[in-house]
Amino acid sequence: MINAQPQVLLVTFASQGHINPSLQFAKTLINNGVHVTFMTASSTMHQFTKTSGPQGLSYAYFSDGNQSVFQLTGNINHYLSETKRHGTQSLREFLADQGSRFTSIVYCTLLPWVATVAREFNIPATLLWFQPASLLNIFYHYFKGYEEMITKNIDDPTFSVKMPGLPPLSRRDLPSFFTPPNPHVVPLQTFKEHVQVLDQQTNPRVLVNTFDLLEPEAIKAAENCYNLIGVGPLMPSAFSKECREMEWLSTKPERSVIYVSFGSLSTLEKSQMEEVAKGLLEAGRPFLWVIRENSGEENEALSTSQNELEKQGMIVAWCSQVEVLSHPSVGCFLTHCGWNSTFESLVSGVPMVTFPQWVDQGTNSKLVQDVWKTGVRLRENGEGIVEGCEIKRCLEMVMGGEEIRENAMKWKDLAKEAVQEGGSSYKNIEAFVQELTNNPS
Ligand SMILES: O=c1ccn([C@@H]2O[C@H](COP(=O)(O)OP(=O)(O)O[C@H]3O[C@H](CO)[C@@H](O)[C@H](O)[C@H]3O)[C@@H](O)[C@H]2O)c(=O)[nH]1
Repeated sequence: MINAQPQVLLVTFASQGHINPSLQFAKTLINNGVHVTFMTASSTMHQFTKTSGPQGLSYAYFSDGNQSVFQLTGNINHYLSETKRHGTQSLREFLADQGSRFTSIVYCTLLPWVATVAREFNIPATLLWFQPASLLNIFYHYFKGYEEMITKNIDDPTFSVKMPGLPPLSRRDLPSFFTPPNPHVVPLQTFKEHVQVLDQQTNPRVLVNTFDLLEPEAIKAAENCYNLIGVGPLMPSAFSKECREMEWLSTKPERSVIYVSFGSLSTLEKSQMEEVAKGLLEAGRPFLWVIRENSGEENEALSTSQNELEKQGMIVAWCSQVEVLSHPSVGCFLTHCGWNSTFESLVSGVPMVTFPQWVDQGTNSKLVQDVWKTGVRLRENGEGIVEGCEIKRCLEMVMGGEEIRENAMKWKDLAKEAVQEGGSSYKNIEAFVQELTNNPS
């Protein structure tokens, strides 16, 4: 008997750090014979419909009330609640019309309400989690007993908490919303809802952008509550494209360049930008620095050192990061430690200097420095600024660190193995698809 082709609705949050890995996951499902309908917020969706996707992929959108996450002026709380309000309504309408064809819904981080709507239509829903497995453990334990203890002790500078499957975590290693006042407060409520929605499932299964050997303790420790399935690394393979920065990188010696980027959302204060510039100039090495053109403030911050910076390095508004990281001239990544950037760096074997800003980035930094040992974390001064001399110190430590480099190469090889035929993530995805094929709607 020939089974009908499984149809998956993949619903993702409309930011770069979520769209990239979910498109990659879509590609993997399609390669396994699944048809994927890729759904994200209407304000972003027009960027996809201009080009036709590969066979097996179609697009849909939910309304986010015409806001754009890329033009946020700080109030992400409002963005998330409006997205939930409009999105719930428009997903209901979409499923009332087309829901019967879907075997399964895969919904991503920050969209727990999708699972609630899926339940109304009796469609099985699986979470695809875009932060390390460790973070899901932290949120689980926070909402299941640790909240009071953490809140009570968080202001004690010597405070550290030990949760199952995780190294001891100090204040700065915990998710940023546990440590108010933090200027970047994504509602903790959204993560609470994730845990609540998973509570409604028996033996909930979560697909995670990690791989088994990268976080064995965290995956094992979650066994009592969640079945965490490593399906990563989910990232585009480097593609060949002639562009200015790649040509520039090719003129530099092997492992000589510092790559600097703070992801697709966060921006640094003017004074902090100046310190980064100072640190790079003092380090005296070539650098490629991504400064997004979304506020104009950044350029102003750099105007005094612009000429000097351009003599030593290159500043771009955006680049193909995966391709840059796999270039042999790149020796180190000064990163905000968003999970995609962290994972892309690990997969490329590039050591890191970490400069976490919000959400999961402090914990990711902790894992990079103390568990995977592929980088060092910058320290702030008493006023919360990371000074140029600290940046220089850490860059030198990482650029010259033999042990860090060896560790980075080890993780690069293990990540490659995970997605190759027979590797852990390869097999986990195959098993997931097999289940869809056996249970078509
Ligand atoms: O010039 C650039 C800069 C970035 N990127 C890509 O943009 C993505 C950025 O993602 P990430 O590193 O995860 O950072 P954010 O955009 O800040 O991601 C948000 O979402 C992540 C996943 O949930 C969280 O881990 C982060 O903390 C959160 O800020 C990566 O794939 C990069 O390769 C480029 O392609 N070119």
